[in-house]
Order: sequence, then structure tokens, then C-alpha cells
Amino acid sequence: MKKEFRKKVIGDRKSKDIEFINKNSSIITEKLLSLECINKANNIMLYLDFNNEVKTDDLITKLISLRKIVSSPITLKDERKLVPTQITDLHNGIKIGAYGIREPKNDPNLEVNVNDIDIVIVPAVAYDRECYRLGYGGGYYDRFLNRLRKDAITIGIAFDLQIFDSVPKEEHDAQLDYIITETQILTPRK
Ligand SMILES: Nc1nc2c(c(=O)[nH]1)N(C=O)[C@@H](CNc1ccc(C(=O)N[C@@H](CCC(=O)O)C(=O)O)cc1)CN2
Ligand SMILES: Nc1ncnc2c1ncn2[C@@H]1O[C@H](COP(=O)(O)OP(=O)(O)OP(=O)(O)O)[C@@H](O)[C@H]1O
Repeated sequence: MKKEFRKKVIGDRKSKDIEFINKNSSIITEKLLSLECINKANNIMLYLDFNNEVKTDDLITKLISLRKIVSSPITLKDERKLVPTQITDLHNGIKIGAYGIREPKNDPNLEVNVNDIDIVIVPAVAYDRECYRLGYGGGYYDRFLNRLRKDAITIGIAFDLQIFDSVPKEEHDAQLDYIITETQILTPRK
């Protein structure tokens, strides 16, 4: 169920051209930068995009210029663990890591304490309208999000084509605080 659904959505996203991805990524970036919670936050973790995900390079550059502490995950495959590591310059200190995804070079001095993170911007394959998340199937973010401070804010960014009335889900699947697409902002019904 999950596997088939994942494959279909990854295929749909892959079929979009670079103009679509760039245009909608920049709309989503502007929306994020106008959120009060982003402007108030000091410490923000976000992913480095791959496979036609919403692009985050411009967002990262802007957040660094706003003097935020910005980190991206190093993926430890054996432990199924994400290690948030600070990025100070997108053109320096980045390498290709697990699954061919860009990640910060390992530097224990730049590791960010999970308790210091105010906001996490999360990648996904698909979401439902209640902000439940379907990922790539490694369980990386499900495990990681559980370790955050209780008042940390989780934001999913995605294209409209990744939003469904329902997605296959299991007990451990994460529910986020906000989903932002090129046309909508979703929050779970209270
Ligand atoms: N940009 C980004 N970074 C991220 C994630 C993500 O979804 N997006 N992850 C979110 O958890 C983690 C990596 N998770 C992954 C888990 C499994 C596979 C995987 O099974 N890939 C298949 C091929 C998939 C395909 O290309 O269709 C493979 O390697 O065989 C990939 C990534 C950490 N970093
Ligand atoms: N919090 C958790 N603790 C232990 N195991 C977990 C946890 N969350 C998920 N898993 C396990 O990890 C595997 C993948 O989970 P799932 O299919 O939900 O991943 P996903 O959310 O789609 O992937 P990702 O977060 O990497 O994008 C499953 O076998 C699941 O049982």
C-alpha cells in the first residue's frame, strides 16, 4: 500500500519540468519567509533537496543572511539517524551523502543540539490534509521528530500534487504543525 503510493507520487513529481519546480519553490520560499514563526526563530533545520523536491537553496541562503543558525541533516544509514549540522555557506562544506543527497561535511564542532532547534522544515513524498506525512520509507524523520523539544514547530513544504485527502499511514507516522504549498497553508483540525 505505502510502497505503491510512494512510487506513484515520486513519479508524478519527477514528471514536472524545471520551470514548474523553480517557480513553485520560489513561491513557497517567499511564503515561509513571511511567517512570523520563521522570523522569530533563531535555530532552523531544513533539508537539502533532491529528486524534484521543493528547492531549499535560496531559502537556506536567505536564512543564513538573516543571521539564523541553519542546519541540515547528515544521514547515518546504519543507525537510521539524522545528525543536524550547521551550514554557514552553501558553497562550502557540503558533500554528497547517503542516497546521493547533499549533506554537510561531518564536523563535530558544527553539530547542532536537537534541543536548540526551534523549527524543522521537513521533506516528504506526500501529505494528507491533517498534516500526516508519508516519507521515503527509511523512518528517518519519524524517529528524528520525536526527539525535538515539545514547543519546536514542524513545517512540511510540498507541491499541491503531493497533497491528498488521505495517505497510507501507520501508528508512528508524524503529524506536522503546518504544510505549505504554492497555493495553501494547511494545519491539523483541532
Ligand atoms: N532531501 C531529503 N533529504 C533527506 C530525506 C528526504 O526525504 N529528502 N530523508 C527522509 O527521510 C532522509 C533520507 N531518506 C531516504 C530513505 C530511503 C531512500 C530510498 O530508499 N531510496 C531508494 C530509491 C528511491 C528513488 O529514488 O526512487 C534507494 O536508494 O534505493 C531515500 C532517501 C534524510 N534526508
Ligand atoms: N519512531 C520510530 N521508532 C522506531 N522505528 C520506526 C520509527 N518510525 C518508523 N520506524 C520504522 O522505520 C521504517 C520506515 O518507516 P516509514 O515507512 O514510516 O518511513 P517514512 O516516514 O516514509 O520515511 P522517512 O522519514 O525516512 O522519509 C518502518 O519499518 C518503521 O517501523
